[in-house]
Amino acid sequence: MGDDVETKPVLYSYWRSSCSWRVRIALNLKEIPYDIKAVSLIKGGGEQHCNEYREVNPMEQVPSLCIDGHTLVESLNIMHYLEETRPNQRPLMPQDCFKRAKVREICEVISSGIQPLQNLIVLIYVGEEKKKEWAQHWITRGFRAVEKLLSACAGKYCVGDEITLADCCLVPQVFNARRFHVDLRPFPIILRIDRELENHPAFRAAHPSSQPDCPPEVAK
Ligand SMILES: O=C(O)/C=C\C(=O)CC(=O)CC(=O)O
Repeated sequence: MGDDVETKPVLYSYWRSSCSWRVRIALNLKEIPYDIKAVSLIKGGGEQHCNEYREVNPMEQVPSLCIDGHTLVESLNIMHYLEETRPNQRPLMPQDCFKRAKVREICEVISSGIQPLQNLIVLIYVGEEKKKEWAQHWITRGFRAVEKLLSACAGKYCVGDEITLADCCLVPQVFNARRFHVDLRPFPIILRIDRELENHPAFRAAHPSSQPDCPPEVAK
């Protein structure tokens, strides 16, 4: 193994970014030690837009992960890379092809169908006055689909009784739903799975309030 492989991975992360949080959970579950380089999405209009970071991530978003001598962007891509390169370190995808498809389905609904519609860049464009209603609308619409899908595939967790990448996506999205005061009562399965995972050590350590860049007045 070369030096690159032995270097500790670096995650460019923002404490409250749900996409960074997904990857933090996956790294923690797989017990991959990593350092965090905090990128403030709000300081000075957003450090993600500076020239230096654009070289790391041309989408000017977090997360990005430097690992195994490579730099990777896009949270789901990163999580699949971790899974493919470290399949035996706490697998986060089921063996069964159909179950794998169900995991990807839930990941996709959240990562393409919900989160991008309520991320910072879109809410700034929508404007202060409309942003809460906008976020509530799209999260509620997406959660209706997630709840329906889960009614067919959930066990203890999103797909069966093992934690998968779908759970890594769900928990941060529930946090965002609460942040925008979405009424979660119509989604009992989502709430049950979120409760199931809230005290899991890998999920707790990845929580925004446990991050080095979490403002002290918010940190637990
Ligand atoms: O207000 C802030 O602190 C800035 C950014 C975020 O929380 C993260 C997002 O834009 C949305 C998301 O993670 O889904």
